[in-house]
Amino acid sequence: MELSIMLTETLFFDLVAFMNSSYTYLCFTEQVEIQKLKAPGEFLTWNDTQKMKYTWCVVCEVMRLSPPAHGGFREAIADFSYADFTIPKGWKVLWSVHSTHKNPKYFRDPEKFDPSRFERNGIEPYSFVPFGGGPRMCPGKEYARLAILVFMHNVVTQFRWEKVIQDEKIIYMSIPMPACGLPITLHPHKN
Ligand code: HEM
Repeated sequence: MELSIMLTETLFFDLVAFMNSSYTYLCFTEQVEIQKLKAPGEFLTWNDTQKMKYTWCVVCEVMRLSPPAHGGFREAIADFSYADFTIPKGWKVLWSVHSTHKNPKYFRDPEKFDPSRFERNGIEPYSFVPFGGGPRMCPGKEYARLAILVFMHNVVTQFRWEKVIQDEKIIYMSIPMPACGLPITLHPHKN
């Protein structure tokens, strides 16, 4: 459970680190429309999170470029061939999220941060796998989605932020983390 919380936290960090002012603005306008329909202090509902379509595209693009989990191991249950290699039954195989997400066959111009690629319905099955795939896919996916969208709603509707260290490095402590803990300055929006 601790690892799953760390994965979700690392995504919070990455979102704040990746988003520039234009993506933040588009998320802000989407979230403000949702907020306008709520009474002051009223909690978000499941239906509200379903309306956060652009914000979810931004989250997906962050997870594509900086997947919180790197992949995992599988055991081959039968001999198979892949890219001219023969993998015998019983071998342990590591599947990698990074190499799948950066494959230009599935994501044109893969290094470019472009949330709009998730607005189209062209994402091939098993090419976007931050939560894995198949029968062992992450069971916390929907919970993580909810936590991230609620976080995004509250942050973007209340604050604008600036990174204190502009070119802070991302280090890998098995999961990606900002090297200095991502210090930011928060500026509350003026109403
Ligand atoms: C952004 C947050 C998260 C990411 C990116 C993530 C990613 C992953 C990935 C890649 C796997 C391996 C899937 C596979 O092998 O096909 C996994 C498994 C798992 N995750 Fe998550 N996860 C996240 C949050 C959570 C949360 C919040 C929970 C629990 C509340 C959770 C619980 C689990 C469990 C129990 C497994 C093992 C499933 C199995 O082996 O059958 N995860 N997760």
